[in-house]
Amino acid sequence: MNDRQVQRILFANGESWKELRRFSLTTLRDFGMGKRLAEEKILEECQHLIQLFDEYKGKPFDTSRPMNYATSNIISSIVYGSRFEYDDQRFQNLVKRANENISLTGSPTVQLYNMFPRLLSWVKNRQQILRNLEDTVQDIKELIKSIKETLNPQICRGLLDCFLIRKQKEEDSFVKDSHYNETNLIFTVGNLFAAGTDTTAITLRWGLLLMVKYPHIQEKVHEELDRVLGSREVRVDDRKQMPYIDAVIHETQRLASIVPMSLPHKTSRDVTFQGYFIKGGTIVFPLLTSVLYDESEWESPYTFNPSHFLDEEGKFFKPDAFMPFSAGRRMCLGEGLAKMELFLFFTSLLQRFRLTPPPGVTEDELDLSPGVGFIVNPIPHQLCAVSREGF
Ligand code: HEM
Repeated sequence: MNDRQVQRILFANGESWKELRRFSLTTLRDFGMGKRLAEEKILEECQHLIQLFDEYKGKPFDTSRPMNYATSNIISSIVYGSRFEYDDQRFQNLVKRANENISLTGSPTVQLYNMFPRLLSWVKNRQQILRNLEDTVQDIKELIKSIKETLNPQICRGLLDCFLIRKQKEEDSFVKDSHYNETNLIFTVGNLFAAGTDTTAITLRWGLLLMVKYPHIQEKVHEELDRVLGSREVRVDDRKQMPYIDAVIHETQRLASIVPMSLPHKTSRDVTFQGYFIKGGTIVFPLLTSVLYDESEWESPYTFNPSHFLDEEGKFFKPDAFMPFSAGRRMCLGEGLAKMELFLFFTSLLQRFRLTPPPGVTEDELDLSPGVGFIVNPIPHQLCAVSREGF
C-alpha cells in the first residue's frame, strides 16, 4: 500500500468523493437513519452492551472495549447487513487496529512525519499504521468476498449490497470510469468504519466518566430517566421529553471536543479570510476547539456545565457555537446516526446502572486529562457499573 492510498482511506476519495459521499449519505439514510431501522439496530446492540457491563458484576473495568464493540457493530449492521459477535476474532482485530491507528496518528513522531514526510518516512509508528491498514484492507476484501457469495440483486441487506448492485448495473451498461469500482468500495467501507467507530465510542466513554466525576449530575440524569421512562425501553422520540439528558450529552461533546483540529482541508484557490491572505493549495486545520471553548460564546467554557444548553425554563436549546461535527460541505456525514447512537446508548446504560469510581478512588481523584490521539480519548481509567434497583 502506498501513501496516496493511505491518504484516501484517511481523508478523501479523490475525484470520486462527491459521488461516493452522495451515495453513502443516501444509503445511510435508507439503512441507518430513516425507516426506524437504525433505532432497532442500536436498541438491539444496547442489550448486548448491557449484558457485557453486567458481566463485571459491579467490579471496576475499562470501558473502551465494550464501547468500541458496540459502536463498531452499528456500522457493521449498516454496511454488511449484520452485526458481529463480540468474541469474533476478526472483528476484535478490526476494532483493535482502528483504535491503535487513531492513537498512533496523533503521536508526536507521526505529527513530525506529516510536517517532514521526505525526511521521516522511516518513523516506527508510521510503519505500524501502514501495516495495520494493510491488514484491515485484507480483512475488508475477505468480508466483501463472502457478502458477494450470498448477494441477491433483489434485496439490499446493507450499504455493501447496494454498492455491489450499482457496480454490476454500471458494468452491464458499459459505463466508463465508473466510481463504483472495487477500490472505491474498499475505501468507502474503510472510511465509514474509521470515521464512525471511535468517534462515537470515545464520546460515550467521556460521558460515562463525567457521570462518575459529577455524581450530582448523574443523579439528575437518573431522576429524568425514572420520571420519563420508568422501566420501559427508551425510544429516539423520548429525547424531546428529556431536555436535561440532551443537554448533558451535548455538553459532553462540547467539553470533550474529541476531534479538536477536525480534518485537514486544502484551499482550492487563493482566498482572503477575515483579513488574512491564504494561498491556494494551503493545508488548513479548522480548530473546532477554538469555537467549542470560545469564551465569548460559553459562560464557563472549561467546566462541565449542562446549563450551556438549557434556557431559563429548563428547555433544551443549541447555541450556534456547538459544532463538534464541523461545518460546510465536508462536515460529518454520520451526524444523524451518531446523535441517535449517543442518545440511545447513554440513556440505556444510565437507566440500568449507577456509575461509580473504583473502590478507594474518590471523584476528586478522577483525572479528566485528555490522552494522546488524533481523536481525543480520556486517559486509561476504570469505573464500576452497579445495577440500579428495579432493573
Ligand atoms: C460523536 C461522533 C462523531 C463526531 C464528533 C464526528 C466528527 C467528524 C468531524 C469533525 C469530521 C470532519 C469534517 C470536516 O472535514 O470538516 C467528520 C467527518 C466524517 N465523519 Fe464523522 N463524527 C462522528 C461520527 C460519525 C459516524 C457515526 C460516522 C459514520 C456514519 C461518521 C462518518 C464521517 C465521514 C464519512 C466523514 C468524512 C466526510 C467527508 O470527508 O466528506 N462520523 N466527522
